[in-house]
Amino acid sequence: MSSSATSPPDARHCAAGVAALVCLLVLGACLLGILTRPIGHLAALWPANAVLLGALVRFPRLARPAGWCGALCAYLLADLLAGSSLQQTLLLSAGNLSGVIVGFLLLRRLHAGHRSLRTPASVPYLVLAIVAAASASGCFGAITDPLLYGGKPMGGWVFWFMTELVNYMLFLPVMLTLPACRAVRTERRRRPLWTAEQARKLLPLLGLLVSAALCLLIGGPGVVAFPVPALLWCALSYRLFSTALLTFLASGWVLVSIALNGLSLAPLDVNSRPVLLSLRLGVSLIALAPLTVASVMSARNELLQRMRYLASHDQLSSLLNRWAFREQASEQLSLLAQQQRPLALLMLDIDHFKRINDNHGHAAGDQVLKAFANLAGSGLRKDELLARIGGEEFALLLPGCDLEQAREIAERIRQRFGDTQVQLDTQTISCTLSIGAVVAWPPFGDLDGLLLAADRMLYQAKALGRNRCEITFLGGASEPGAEPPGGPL
Ligand SMILES: Nc1nc2c(ncn2[C@@H]2O[C@H](COP(=O)(O)OP(=O)(O)OP(=O)(O)O)[C@@H](O)[C@H]2O)c(=O)[nH]1
Repeated sequence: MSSSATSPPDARHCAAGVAALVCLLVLGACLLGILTRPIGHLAALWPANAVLLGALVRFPRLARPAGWCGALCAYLLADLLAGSSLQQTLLLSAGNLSGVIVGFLLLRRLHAGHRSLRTPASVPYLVLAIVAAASASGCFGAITDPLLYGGKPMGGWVFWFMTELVNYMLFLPVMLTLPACRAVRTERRRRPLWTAEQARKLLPLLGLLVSAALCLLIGGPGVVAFPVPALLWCALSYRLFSTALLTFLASGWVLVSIALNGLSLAPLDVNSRPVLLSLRLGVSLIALAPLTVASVMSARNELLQRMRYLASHDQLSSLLNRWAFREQASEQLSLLAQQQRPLALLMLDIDHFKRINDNHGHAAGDQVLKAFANLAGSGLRKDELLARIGGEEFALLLPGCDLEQAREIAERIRQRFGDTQVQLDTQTISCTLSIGAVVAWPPFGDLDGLLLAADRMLYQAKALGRNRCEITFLGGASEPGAEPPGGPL
């Protein structure tokens, strides 16, 4: 056999890993379904198909032949373990897989935004894919029901279709909105300590628990809609995945409670198949309301975030713009004044920038601006603010920085920029930088006063020949060992 005909050992291990992972996932979901007390001949909840479909769509690396084989093995094993005959096992497994295949082929064609339910049109697309997947399983139900249980083809189709529809609608949104591991880790690091805001965020969840209590207390057919207001509140308050999960938990709880007679739905007879199917369908269709709201909220929040970024950042350098710098610097000023800490404000201006534009073209000038932004922005602390506040003029706010530190930082930036060769199309160029800086201790006065003082120092640096740094000191209380307020240092 030629070497190209054999898979490398790593690829074989990887395929075996994928098969084992999918097999375990589907087997676990099948066993869970089998545990939800069979009603008639099918379980109250059958998560396996939706979990498999969600996993294959959400993690496309699982959707390879090894993954599909793993899934098939799991279906066969689960049915055999549940005591089904070989004929039953083969038919049920084919019915399960057919829906997953159809759903996968359709969902894979959707735009990633629709697929992860982050656009207003996501839910209708999802419903169409689910209807198609459930219809495919229904076709197997039309064959299986008469063969195995003596039913009619139409009855089999309806039962399988409805059951699959409900299961996909409940489980699939959770799988499709599952956050990536990296996002979860980042969130965990950023999470602040317990705050009043976080306590307020628990209110929609509390509302959901109250609605569950009302379901138990009041009962009757209306219970299927009791959790809806609280779920809509969750959709307006929480992230998409949290809403999908809570919707799934609330709807799943109602369905399982109905199946186990834990919720009184009198005068409805929940042992009647049509009533049960209608209830299941009702619960899952109602679940679409919070999902739709959550999808729209997710699209809206993403748009707001993008607009906020565009409104506060300079497009060329990706640094803060003048407006955002003023806002954030003013906040920093108040904070530093409370903490009685100093600050340094630097105005940085590229020398003879007009000449760069004139000699090398506007695009070359843009390259120089970007190179400067990268250089000055690298290694900034979280509370330090760098902004492009004019054509070739930048501002840098350094909280907690005294005179010596400010001088050292300014000199370092000036020298590093002077040493930088900016790569243009056919040549490299170098430029110099002038810096005017002010170091201040509280009370600072307003930001404009500081900007004016730094601007004066910049003007002085330009007047004294450019490529230099001029610093002054401002402030009420004097810094230990610092020069008195006033002129340039
Ligand atoms: N390439 C480019 N040029 C810009 C941009 N914004 C402003 N400019 C140019 O920057 C130049 C600034 O020139 P001046 O204010 O005369 O300053 P200068 O030539 O650096 O002279 P000194 O500051 O006195 O050293 C002008 O020619 C503007 O057209 C930009 O986004 N890209």
